[in-house]
Amino acid sequence: MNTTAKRPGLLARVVRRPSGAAAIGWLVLLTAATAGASFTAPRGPLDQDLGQVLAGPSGGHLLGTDNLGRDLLSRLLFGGRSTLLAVAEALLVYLVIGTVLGLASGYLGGWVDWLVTRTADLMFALPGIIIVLVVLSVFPGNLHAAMITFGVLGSPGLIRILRSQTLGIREELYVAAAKVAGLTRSQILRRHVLPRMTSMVIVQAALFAAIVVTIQAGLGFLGLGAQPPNPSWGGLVADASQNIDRDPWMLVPAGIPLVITVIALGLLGDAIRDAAIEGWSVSKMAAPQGRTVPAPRSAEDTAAPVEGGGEPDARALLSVRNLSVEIGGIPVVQGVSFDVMAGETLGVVGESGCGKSVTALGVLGLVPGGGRVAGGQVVFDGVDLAGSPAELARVRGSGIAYVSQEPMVALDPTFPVGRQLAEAVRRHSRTDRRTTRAAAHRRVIELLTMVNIPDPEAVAGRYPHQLSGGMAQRVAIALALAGDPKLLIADEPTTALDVTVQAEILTLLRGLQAETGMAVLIVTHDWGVVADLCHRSVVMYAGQVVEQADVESMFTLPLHPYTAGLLAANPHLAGGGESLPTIPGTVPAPRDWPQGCRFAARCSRVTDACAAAPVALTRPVTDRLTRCVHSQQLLVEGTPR
Ligand SMILES: Nc1ncnc2c1ncn2[C@@H]1O[C@H](COP(=O)(O)OP(=O)(O)OP(=O)(O)O)[C@@H](O)[C@H]1O
Repeated sequence: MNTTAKRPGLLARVVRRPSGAAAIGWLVLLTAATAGASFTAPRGPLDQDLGQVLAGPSGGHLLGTDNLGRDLLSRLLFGGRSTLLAVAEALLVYLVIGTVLGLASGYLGGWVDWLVTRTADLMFALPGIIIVLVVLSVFPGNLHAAMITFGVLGSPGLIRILRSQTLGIREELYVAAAKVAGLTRSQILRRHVLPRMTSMVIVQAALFAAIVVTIQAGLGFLGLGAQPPNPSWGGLVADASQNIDRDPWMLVPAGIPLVITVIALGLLGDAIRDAAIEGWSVSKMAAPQGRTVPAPRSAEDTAAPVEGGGEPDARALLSVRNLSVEIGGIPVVQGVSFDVMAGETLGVVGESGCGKSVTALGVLGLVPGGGRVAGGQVVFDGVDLAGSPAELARVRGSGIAYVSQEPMVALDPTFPVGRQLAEAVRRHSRTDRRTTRAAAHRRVIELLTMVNIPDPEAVAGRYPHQLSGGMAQRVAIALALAGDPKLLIADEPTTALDVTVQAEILTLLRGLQAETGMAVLIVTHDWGVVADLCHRSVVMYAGQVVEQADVESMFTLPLHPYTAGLLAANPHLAGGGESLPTIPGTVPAPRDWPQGCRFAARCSRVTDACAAAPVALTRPVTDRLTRCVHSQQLLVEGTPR
């Protein structure tokens, strides 16, 4: 279901809460009154009215006077200036250090993370107030130095929070999508990571400001802040405490604004947190899944790779050779080789956990779970991308684009989709680097029209959560097309969609391929998708390629028992009334891979030879590869499925 209602902004949601409105009201009033004290204060802060010493509130002195007959309201307003300045200085330092180091530590990881977290841990161990007092003894009366020091000492709290948030956000698919779209690290951090944390940063800033107000007042109370006779809130409290026997009232104007300000900052933090939670809770995910029943189509004959690598095929658009990927030091994909020709669609098939997605992401150098490409070549358009961050950055988005199975999480929830598309358009605009806003918008509408979005103008203004699953996937595809890629990698692009939408998306992909001539590498566990879209297919099992052939041959005569088992278990191809056969057992986890054939434990043809040693890929017939010791027998038997 689409919702067109506009989500109110964070400020509107905060102000809607009584506590938020009251806190903001007080803080705005206080800031305006103290910043403009020269106009708002009835008298000068040092003006004495010796006839009105320690007087209570009156028409002449709304909040009374102190022991020298000075107007308390005026001293309060002028004294508030130093409090405001102190909060601003400490906050600025706190925010700059906390945000930059928190983001860098979480996003970059490695030695940067190590260094930042160790330094933050060390700073946490330092007694902050003692350090501030030491600074004040070195720079007597210099409140600026004290507040900057306090900002530095407070920043590890923010660093830790932002680091842990960034660690989570960097694994989000929309961040991977932004990388694929070719955005640089700083662009991703600025546009996709930081906005997600804005509310959290504001909450922390409000709470830190409350602490700064009390610390600054404490310093003033001790006579370490503004030098008498200049007013400060802490100084006013000190004066009041000295005269408490003679005029207890003085404590009220001296202390109450301080208390209200600290409470207001706390309430503001709470209101922002609640408003942010409310904002996030309106997003929803895509609809449930289903299947489509397409008809098989003929396959195109293309060159096949060879076991162990061999030379990449010069005619191929993408030549993957001997690709190995490790996650947490454990190999999850081993020795994978295949080619994708220009304009061709290659399907990568297999059960869950066989390494299809990791292979696809490995091509883009985006291995999940902190893993890495441990070996092999990924030659795209004649250039080896493996191990070359610069080349990967160059081709992502404009050479190779990526569409994931969860369109909703591939799109940044904090921006309207049109803005995300425009950003990608501007990023990839080759002819005119300074693509104007209007030109980018025209291209956005063109892209949305290409993916058959009705009313593209309206859709461009919507947030991802306002789109249905199918619409969001179309937008994700439009985003991928923004850079005119030569190869589109689509990882289960229809899995999260319902059955009619799946068919629409498949039709769209086929149409776009015919229109643009791009090659497609599609990851799927659905033979229907393979039959409907693909020219050739690679079957993966337990991190290896076990069979590779053109789709028609594979459907007619699978040359690996795993392929045969998968095809037999395919609900689309089963005869009516037959019970669907299943493959017994499950895919072994990477750490449990046996030394011999990895499918042996589930295979009906297993013999001693299967478990004896690793099984190599062989080519029993031209342009077909299989990793089975019984492949010749399967061929001779020639029993079509
Ligand atoms: N983020 C991760 N952290 C740790 N291990 C992972 C991670 N992602 C994948 N793996 C492991 O890598 C192996 C291959 O996973 P992959 O997601 O590529 O399988 P798949 O065939 O694409 O399955 P699916 O269809 O479920 O996505 C699996 O053993 C999986 O446990």
